[in-house]
Amino acid sequence: MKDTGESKDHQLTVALRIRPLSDAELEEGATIIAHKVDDQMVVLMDPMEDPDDILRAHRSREKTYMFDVAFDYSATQDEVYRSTTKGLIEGLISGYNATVFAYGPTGCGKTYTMLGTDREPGIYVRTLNDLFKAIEETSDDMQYSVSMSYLEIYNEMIRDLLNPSSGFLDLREDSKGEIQVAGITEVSTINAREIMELLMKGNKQRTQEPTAANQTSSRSHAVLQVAVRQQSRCRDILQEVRFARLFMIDLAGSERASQTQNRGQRLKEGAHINRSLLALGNCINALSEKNGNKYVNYRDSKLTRLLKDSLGGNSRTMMIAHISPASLAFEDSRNTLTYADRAKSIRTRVKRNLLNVSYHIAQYTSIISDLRSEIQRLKKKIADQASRQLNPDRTDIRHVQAEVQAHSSQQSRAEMDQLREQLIDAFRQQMDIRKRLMELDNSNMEIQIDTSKHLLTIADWEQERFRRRKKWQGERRKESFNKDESEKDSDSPESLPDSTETQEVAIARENLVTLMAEQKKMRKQKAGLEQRLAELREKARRLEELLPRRVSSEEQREVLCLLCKVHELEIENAEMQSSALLKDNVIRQKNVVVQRFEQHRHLCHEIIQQQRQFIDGESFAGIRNGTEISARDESGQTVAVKFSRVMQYEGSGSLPKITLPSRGRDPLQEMDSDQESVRTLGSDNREANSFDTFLTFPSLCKLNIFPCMETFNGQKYLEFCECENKNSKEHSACPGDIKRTRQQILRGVQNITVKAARRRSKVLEIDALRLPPPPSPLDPKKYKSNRSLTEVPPKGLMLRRGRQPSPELCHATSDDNLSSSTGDGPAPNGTWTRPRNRQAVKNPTPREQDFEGRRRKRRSRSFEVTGQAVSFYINSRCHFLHSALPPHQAWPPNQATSAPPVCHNHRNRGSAHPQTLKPGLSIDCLLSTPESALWNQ
Ligand SMILES: Nc1ncnc2c1ncn2[C@@H]1O[C@H](COP(=O)(O)OP(=O)(O)OP(=O)(O)O)[C@@H](O)[C@H]1O
Repeated sequence: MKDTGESKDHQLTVALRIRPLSDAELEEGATIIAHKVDDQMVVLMDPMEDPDDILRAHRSREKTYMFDVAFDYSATQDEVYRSTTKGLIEGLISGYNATVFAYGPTGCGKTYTMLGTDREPGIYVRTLNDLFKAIEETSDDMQYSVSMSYLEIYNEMIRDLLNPSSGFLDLREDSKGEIQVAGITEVSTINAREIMELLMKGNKQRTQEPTAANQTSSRSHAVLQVAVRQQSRCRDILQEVRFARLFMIDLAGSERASQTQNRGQRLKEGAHINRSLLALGNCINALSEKNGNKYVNYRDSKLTRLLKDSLGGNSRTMMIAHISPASLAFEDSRNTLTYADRAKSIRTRVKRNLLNVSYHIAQYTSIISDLRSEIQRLKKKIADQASRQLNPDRTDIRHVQAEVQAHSSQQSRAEMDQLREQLIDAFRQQMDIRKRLMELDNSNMEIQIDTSKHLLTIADWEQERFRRRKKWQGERRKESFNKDESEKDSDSPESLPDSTETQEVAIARENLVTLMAEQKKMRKQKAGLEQRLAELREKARRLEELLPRRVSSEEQREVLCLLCKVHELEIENAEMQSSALLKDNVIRQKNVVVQRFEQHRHLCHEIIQQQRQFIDGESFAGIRNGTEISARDESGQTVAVKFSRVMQYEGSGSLPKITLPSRGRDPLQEMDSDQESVRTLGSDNREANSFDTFLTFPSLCKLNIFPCMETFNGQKYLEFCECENKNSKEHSACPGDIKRTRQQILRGVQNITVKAARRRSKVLEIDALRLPPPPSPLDPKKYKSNRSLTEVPPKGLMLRRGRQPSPELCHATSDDNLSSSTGDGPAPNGTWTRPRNRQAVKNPTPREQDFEGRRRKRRSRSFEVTGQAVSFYINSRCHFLHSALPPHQAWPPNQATSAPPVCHNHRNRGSAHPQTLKPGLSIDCLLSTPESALWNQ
């Protein structure tokens, strides 16, 4: 359904009617001062004017006024009607709204003009008569429905004059923005006499009281509303529907309290009347402004709300101003003429109310059935005429019977049609409201999404501010810790970090306020629509109950069922659309969440990148990503530790957390579940002579060896120490204090050396008992039984750790022997030599001298510790140490202990021999501190 009416400007037409002098005025000796000069001009003379008074010669208040039409006492009701209202009827039928209102002081003839008397009916009746005549003339082609309502506005309350018992009614704005009176009685009749009777009856209900100015003064504004709806009888797929409203208003008298001598209730009425007329006057003033920009406040009174369209909207409007010719009413007449004159410049924009209705399937069925019955009727008529010609006597009776039958069926059908129309109308309105509700819901959801976006922006900002403040507080705390008391006192506290909101946050806050207001407004609208929907549902339900009782034929019943079915389907469709919209909105909301996560992910990525850059760059000289560490555990097993993590040193003495998750796993989790990462290749790869264990960082922690950072001469070093705290998580989280770490390192090294000495003593003891010949590498059995200390000892051997050391061992673990203990190791050929104790060996043999020389040489190039000590092979270029190094690339035990330290550079992963450690990256740089401390001891 769409509106196809074109709009054009229309100027408010103003007529002036001067009534005859009343008997009362004559009695009071009033003279006539208002004269009609011609059909448009009126002159109002100044009653105070005296031609002999020279002093007042130039102060005359006499004035002429021009109107569209002017009437005096001689004008008949018919003349007034023809010149003012008759022209509006044609427009009304074409679909233009129209308004006629009578304005003027009390007792000047407004009711006389509008309602008239039985003998001299006024505009109401004449208009309706002509309207019905026009309808009748075109009823062959057009189908009309006319409804009428009559109300009064008394003391700012609306009363139904056709049904006064219904109480006070409310004004409401419908979906098209038109003002409607909720619950008003609408009478559908096209009989002028009936209407006149109704009006007379209604007028008797109108509040009338005698005043000093008028014995039958109307104390209220009476509004007669006629709604005309028409459509072509020839039903088509596309149907043109015209509708128009005609308002005929008899206003209450504009009066001055002094003139009417009102008291009490009358005075109160007068105040209300004046209030609404004042509001009307204000609207007229605003609308008549030349630039037309002035705000028009229609909401000041019910009258102006009702006349909103008539004054400034879509209506052809006629104002009939009334004055008394009496000299006594000069002031009132002058005011009325001034208002009327001003109203002339009001322009309205009239628009034809046309609707193109495209029918849906249920209505097609109805059209077809109508056409079929029309064809049947015409066929029958032809057949009747033919038979009448053959048998004139009998046909007359049949003809009369048929006529009666046709008439009655036509009548019932018309009634049915009307009810059906009402039902369709109710359905259509319901759907309109549903759609609007859907739109409201959708807009509401959009507002919610926007609101959550703005809230997130604000929350981000709050978080950032909180973070900054925390950081600031931390720095302050650190500073105050470092400073002594005197400095503290002298220093003035630094100001808080800038917490001024960004423009984005300010905009977000502003937007939030707007969105809240919008939401509130929507809620209000929604409540109104829901109420209207409930009313319409009730109306439709009543019609649905009523219609089946009126239905006479099966065909009509079927059409009715189809109609209801179509409506149900339409509702289902609307619901589906609504749920689709809902889902759409949910997806949009989730998209916002995904975006947030995406942003978070990017942020994490950036942090990781920064940390990587920091580590790969100049952050510390010693250890880098992919560093390999070879160590022997307390059982004497050599372990190669590789760092697939990089630890960032922030200089605060605390070891940083490992932030880069490997293969999506949390580093701490990895620490816990590092059973996989600790692979003792000794058991799996014995054939390949590899007894090294490759450990990840967590595995190293499990061995109670922890990396600590230390700075010497501006260089950062990584140190490894044994830690008393066996909880690797705790250790990695807070080993911070450098001094403590350093002590731990020293203690760890002492332990290492002591344990190494013990172990060595044990081995020497065993060696002394049975000095086996050097095993041939070709003899695997012998070779296996003479493994170096780096090989995995049998389980039973591990138990020895708990034994008390032998006297020899005690001697071996004495401080004097600490240094020598670190020098012992297997010969390059993989065999273990007899222990060399500097004190015990007085005259070394050449072989022993050779061994001692090698031992010292080796000690200067590498660091080797048994037990829990660690031997490091570091290549700062290594990026990643694979935990499952192939056996042929693993360090053979003999090489690990005798050859210079090597590192597994993964750039050379394919090479058969590991790279020799470059001098600049020697292990000394990492262990120089504990080792030198050891040597100093
Ligand atoms: N043009 C006229 N010709 C003859 N009599 C008239 C004319 N105009 C008004 N009268 C008479 O004047 C009297 C007052 O008229 P009316 O009641 O119509 O005034 P009103 O403006 O409606 O007053 P109120 O505002 O108090 O209702 C009535 O008796 C009416 O018959």
